[in-house]
Parts: sequence; C-alpha cells; structure tokens
Amino acid sequence: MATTLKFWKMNGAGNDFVMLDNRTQSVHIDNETIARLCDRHRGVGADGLLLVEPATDGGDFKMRYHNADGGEAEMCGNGARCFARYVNRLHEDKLGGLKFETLAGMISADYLGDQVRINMSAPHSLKLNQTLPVEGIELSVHSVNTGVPHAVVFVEDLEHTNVRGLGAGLRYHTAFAPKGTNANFVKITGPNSISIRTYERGVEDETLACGTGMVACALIAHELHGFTSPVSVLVRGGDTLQIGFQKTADGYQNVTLHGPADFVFEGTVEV
Ligand SMILES: N[C@@H](CCC[C@H](N)C(=O)O)C(=O)O
Repeated sequence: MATTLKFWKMNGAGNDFVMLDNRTQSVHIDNETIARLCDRHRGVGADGLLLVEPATDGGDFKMRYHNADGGEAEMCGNGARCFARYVNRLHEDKLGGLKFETLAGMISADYLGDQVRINMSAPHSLKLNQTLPVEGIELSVHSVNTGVPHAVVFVEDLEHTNVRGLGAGLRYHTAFAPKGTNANFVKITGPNSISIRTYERGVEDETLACGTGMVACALIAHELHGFTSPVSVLVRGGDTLQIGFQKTADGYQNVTLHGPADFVFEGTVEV
C-alpha cells in the first residue's frame, strides 16, 4: 500500500534537497525509493534527501543524508544548513540555534536572518601534492575529508575545465577506492577568495554548490597559498559563501560554513 509523505523542497546555494520530518520514526524508505524521489523526471528532483530523526547521542536531533542515487553519506554542508532552518520551522522558528548528530560527528548551527552558519566537525586525512593520471593528464591533486572525502585541483581556466570528465576520473580513481571521492576544481580569484566547481559523488555530476567541498578548498588554499580566515567562495550557482577556521597545533578548529538555506515549496508524494 502506498504511503503519503509530506516534504519540503529546499536549497542551499543551489544544492537542492527533499526534506522529511522523521521525528516519530514513521518514515521507512529504502535507497531505491529515495533515488526515485530525487529523480528530476520521475520524482520531486534533488541532489539529495535529508531526514530529521530523534537524537541518540547528545544532540538535539539527528541528521541523516542520502545522495540522489539513494546511498547514505556521512555529511552534507549545504544540506546541514537547510536541515537547521527546516528544524527551526518545525519548531515555529523559536530555536536560537541547535546541535545535531551526523555520521561525521556533531554539527552546531546559528541562525543569521535567512542564512545559517554551521560549525563542522574537525577535518581529517589531509594529503597535499599527489600526482595522479586522470583522462591522460597528470594532475596535482590534494585531498581532505571535511565530513566526506574531497579531492581538490587548482586550475587557471575554471570556465573551460572538464568538470564532468576529470571529476568522474577522480571520483573513481584507485587512489580514492573503495569509497570514491567528490572532486573540486578551484581558481584563485583574490587574496582570500576562490571560485569553485564541484563534481559530486552520489549525484555523479556537477552540482551548483557543495558545502563540504567549499570547506575543503578553503583549507587547502590556506595550506598551499596562505589564505586566512574567512575565505570567500563563489560557487557555480552564483552564490558566495564564507568559510571560517582556526588552525592550532592540534589541527583545524571552529571550521564554519556560512551561507543561504532557502525554502522552495512544500508538497506531498506517494511512495
Ligand atoms: N552536497 C554536499 C555533499 C553531499 C555528499 C557527497 N555527495 C558525498 O557523497 O560525499 C555538501 O554540500 O557538502
């Protein structure tokens, strides 16, 4: 028998999501159904789907994230900002802030008007200057896990970079097996500003923005080019977001991502 689900469609800088309230744990959907809901022709259409669930480990809530292909991922930066605004709407916009559990650790969020700033879990697995052959080109590739894995490549001509081809090449490169990676292409545009394009794992295409990717690029721009916090990041969808961080002897702390989180429409769908 079909179940009717109420959802909100949201986007964070053009990275778009189906939002479901599963606080009562009554929503049971498998990965195939999630992929169908995210399908742009046969479903609602989205880069991913987020579920609000009850906390089990000290947070106010738990965020679960699935990519458009249905697979679950540990974290989504743009999704986390949308999650924070969506949860606030479920509480009649009375929350001053919140902390929520993800598979990548605890995230906290502050509301700044219509925008949301999240404080992310500590990045790890930073690797600089790996030379990898991709599509017949020797690329200088950097990588870091900012909740999910990211490869970062600096380019001169971002507009004409083959994001799909090189992105897919990196995503499935043996260097990142078995889980694969997201892939970001970055152009330096000023002393603390970059423009980026991202190929997302689980969407298997370029998206208009990727929050954890922006953070990865900003941190690697700090490592290699001396960028200081905050770093401004212009994304494919045209928005500019701010990345904050502090680097101490113990590594990166207070890594923040500040940007839009917008409601688009609400609806119901049968699954
Ligand atoms: N769009 C996201 C990242 C979502 C997860 C990613 N596609 C993966 O599988 O690692 C973001 O805004 O961070």
